[in-house]
Amino acid sequence: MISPLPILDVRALAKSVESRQLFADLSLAVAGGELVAILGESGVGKSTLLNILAGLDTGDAGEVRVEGVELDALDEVRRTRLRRERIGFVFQAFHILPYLTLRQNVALPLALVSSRAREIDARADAMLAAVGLGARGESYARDLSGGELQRVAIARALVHEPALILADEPTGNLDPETARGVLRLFAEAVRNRGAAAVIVTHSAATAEIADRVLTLTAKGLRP
Ligand SMILES: Nc1ncnc2c1ncn2[C@@H]1O[C@H](COP(=O)(O)OP(=O)(O)OP(=O)(O)O)[C@@H](O)[C@H]1O
Repeated sequence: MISPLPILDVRALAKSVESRQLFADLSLAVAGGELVAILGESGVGKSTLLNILAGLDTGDAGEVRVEGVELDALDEVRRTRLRRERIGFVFQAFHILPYLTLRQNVALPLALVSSRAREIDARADAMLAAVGLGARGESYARDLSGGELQRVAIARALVHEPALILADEPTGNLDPETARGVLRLFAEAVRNRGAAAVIVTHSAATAEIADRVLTLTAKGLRP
């Protein structure tokens, strides 16, 4: 089910870092029900692009709309709220908070908008189970491997059923079998719930489940 209105709409986006232009005039529309994989050489600007799509960084020109709302037109409070409620982000460096249990980490997006503790914990536990970490809710980040941390980050990014999923190499630390399980979760969110997803990846398995595969080069996004 692909809806006609894009959840993510990027127009004429430009970005330079330290006087090097990463991209200029980059456009991308991703509809609900669509999963887009972005490939590209190291250093080409994929993570920078994802950060701009999430409103964590800003472009030099152009606009990014999420569900019709232009990120640059929002003040920081509203942009943060939109990010928390409508976007699920899997960072390359996970950003699992060390002083919270894994359950509390996964529950965070829900806890920020609801006070129903029991319901929140149950959903966090279900999400941990979905990434194969159902028994680890009471553990802390220091007790986990890189691949396990990556799965906690994925659980946290999906728990609040975001409209837009942005993921930076979400299967980079996973064995092929675990990677397939994780990719199924992204695919389910997109196909069953109508979310839109942009996944930066080097993995052929991720590209295989994508509706579109685009490559970022200095000239922009190309099929
Ligand atoms: N805050 C910053 N200040 C200066 N340079 C930066 C900054 N952020 C990113 N860069 C540079 O911008 C370029 C793009 O970085 P980015 O992390 O977006 O690339 P990438 O395509 O995601 O790379 P990789 O596949 O290795 O993760 C790199 O050359 C990086 O060094």
